[in-house]
Amino acid sequence: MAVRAAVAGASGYAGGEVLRLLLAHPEAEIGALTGNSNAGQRLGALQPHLLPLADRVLTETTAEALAGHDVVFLALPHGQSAAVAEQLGPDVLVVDMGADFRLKEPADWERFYGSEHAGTWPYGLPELPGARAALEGSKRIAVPGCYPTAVTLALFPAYAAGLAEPEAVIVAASGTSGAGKAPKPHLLGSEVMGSMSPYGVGGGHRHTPEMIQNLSGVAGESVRVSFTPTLAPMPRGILATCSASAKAGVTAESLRAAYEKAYADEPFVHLLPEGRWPATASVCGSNAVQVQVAYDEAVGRIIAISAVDNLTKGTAGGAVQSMNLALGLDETTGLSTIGVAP
Ligand SMILES: NC(=O)C1=CN([C@@H]2O[C@H](COP(=O)(O)OP(=O)(O)OC[C@H]3O[C@@H](n4cnc5c(N)ncnc54)[C@H](OP(=O)(O)O)[C@@H]3O)[C@@H](O)[C@H]2O)C=CC1
Ligand SMILES: CC(=O)N[C@@H](CCC(=O)OP(=O)(O)O)C(=O)O
Repeated sequence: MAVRAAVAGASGYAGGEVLRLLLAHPEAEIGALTGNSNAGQRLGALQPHLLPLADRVLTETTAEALAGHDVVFLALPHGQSAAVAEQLGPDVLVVDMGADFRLKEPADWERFYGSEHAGTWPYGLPELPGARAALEGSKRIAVPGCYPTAVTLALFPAYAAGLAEPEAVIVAASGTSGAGKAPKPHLLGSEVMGSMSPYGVGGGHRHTPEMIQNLSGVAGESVRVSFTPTLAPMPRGILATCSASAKAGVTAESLRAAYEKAYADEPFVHLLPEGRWPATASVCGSNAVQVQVAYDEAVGRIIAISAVDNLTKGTAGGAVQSMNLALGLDETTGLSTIGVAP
């Protein structure tokens, strides 16, 4: 089965990562590659690590350029996907790596993104209860944000098992590629190297409603989320440290059992052996997620930690995993759980 795939936003980080994964995917054939300010450039000048595609030239992102493919990946800035997607036919699989179709509540979208809500598509986090059924055969997929991927996988087993009180406190560190390739002063090497800094503090980060949506969906009650992202001096990776008060009667054993049950059959989520802790280097370049959980008895809190590569499982790997499900392929096709370390 040859799957002809186009990538819009091929000059960016997310577009580059999905191309890296598609090059290793046995069923994928790479079709149109489009950009915006870089249209007309050779991919080799923009993504030199993608050697087999070095001589391909980016075209403008138009419906004509993206026509005639089985799958179109949209790796565009927020708010740009909807206009492109509506010009693509109902039979083409559209995988949006931006935020446009992730949220269910229009009011959440308007508050955090400041424009009109475009709609809601099946959510590309297969591990979330009920998600696989919605993805199978779907022609539209909304790939989660990178922080919501890490946080949801760290915490949802505790909420699904009814073990956590509905208020989660999260501090997550991200590598700088999470901010995209467009130049920004706070991403200058001299600002980032040798330093860590918080941003979006006090409930302002746009991933907060996505985390609330995911955790409330499995908890069966409204979960409040306090989320503080931090920028870490590394190109890739997210380490999410999440905590919530434990409900009465929770023990270290019942907590561990809930996570073992949630992840027993998951091909990409690795619940680490007790006493070992997630590290971003272990999942670099891989679609694997490391998770660990502990019960801090002194304060009655659940501490759940996850590590993902923001560009792989956090974006492009999650996109390919969801594409596989939508097309009826084995979910793991073309995706590696082998990291690059040190
Ligand atoms: N980086 C990450 O870790 C993650 C990113 N994402 C999402 O993926 C999407 C892309 O992010 P990322 O790759 O990091 O960003 P980049 O800034 O690295 O890339 C953006 C891409 O979009 C193109 N582009 C810019 N403006 C327009 C426009 N007006 N119309 C069409 N194309 C445009 C750019 O083309 P050109 O270079 O030619 O101007 C480039 O190819 C975003 O929605 C982001 O939220 C999701 C999860 C994680
Ligand atoms: C380090 C950094 O800046 N990270 C980005 C998250 C990028 C991402 O995954 O999310 P979207 O797909 O929603 O853009 C941020 O905090 O805005």
